[in-house]
Amino acid sequence: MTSTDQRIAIVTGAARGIGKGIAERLARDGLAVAVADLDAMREELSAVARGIEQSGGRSVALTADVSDPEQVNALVRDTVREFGKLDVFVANAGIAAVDPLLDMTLDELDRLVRVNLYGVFNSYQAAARQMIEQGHGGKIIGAASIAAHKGFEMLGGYSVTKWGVRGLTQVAAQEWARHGITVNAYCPGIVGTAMWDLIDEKMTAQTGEERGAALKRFSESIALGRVEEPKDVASFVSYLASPDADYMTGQSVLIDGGILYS
Ligand SMILES: NC(=O)C1=CN([C@@H]2O[C@H](COP(=O)(O)OP(=O)(O)OC[C@H]3O[C@@H](n4cnc5c(N)ncnc54)[C@H](O)[C@@H]3O)[C@@H](O)[C@H]2O)C=CC1
Ligand SMILES: CC(=O)C(C)=O
Repeated sequence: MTSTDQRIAIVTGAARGIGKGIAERLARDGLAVAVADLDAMREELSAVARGIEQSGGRSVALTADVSDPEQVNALVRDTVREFGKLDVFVANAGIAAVDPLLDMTLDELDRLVRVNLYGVFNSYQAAARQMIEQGHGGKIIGAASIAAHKGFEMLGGYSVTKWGVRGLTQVAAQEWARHGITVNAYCPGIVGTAMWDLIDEKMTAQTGEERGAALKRFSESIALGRVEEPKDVASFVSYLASPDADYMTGQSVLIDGGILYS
């Protein structure tokens, strides 16, 4: 493959967890990958890029806060400067919060919306503008969740944002189809990352259960009988980013080991 044939991806929230898994998988699939995360995660992020390079891939680490459109535009600009174009954008960055609705403040809701919903909007828009300018289509992929299909107690604010990602994904798919761009989202279930460490800590603090009890309770609803791993999500994103998914757009697909059925 010449470097002009090589497809180029951006993955946000790639310093750890699901985003790291996706970046590493896309690199193994042969894509050059710009990995992005908050400046506070610079060290972990650089280690991900270094790991990809040491395995024979091409990667660059770029910091960006996805809630700021200027930083997301700069992320796309810097990726194109480094690798020449953009083919795949995975808007993976996200945060969680655990609050019963009666205790939730507008500040907390605002924080979630800024990262999980505006962050995906900023990413979709910056990616689409670049892909439309290039004129050869592309694949835009967003992080939703089982919480985009069903509300879970104490995850109300989070669920609002993920439900929003589903709506955005349907509209973007319709508006950008004529440019050859597909837009889909992945909806993981219970993935064993730092995000679930936080959810378990906050939920058990609310319920008075022992640490680990919330994760155990949620995990018991998984038909396949084990907590999801980042690589389970990454395999599906690999498909969404590939030409095999050319005829699929506007979908927010459950990849949860059998928790919800639609
Ligand atoms: N862990 C789970 O069970 C599930 C996770 N998801 C979604 O998958 C995505 C990844 O989740 P995890 O890897 O589990 O979380 P994580 O907390 O392990 O990693 C998230 C990454 O996003 C980064 N990030 C946070 N805010 C950011 C911002 N404003 N700008 C740029 N980067 C930012 C963090 O620094 C971190 O590296 C999220 O969108 C999450 O909502 C969806 C369903 C289940
Ligand atoms: C983190 C997440 O999306 C759930 C529902 O656990």
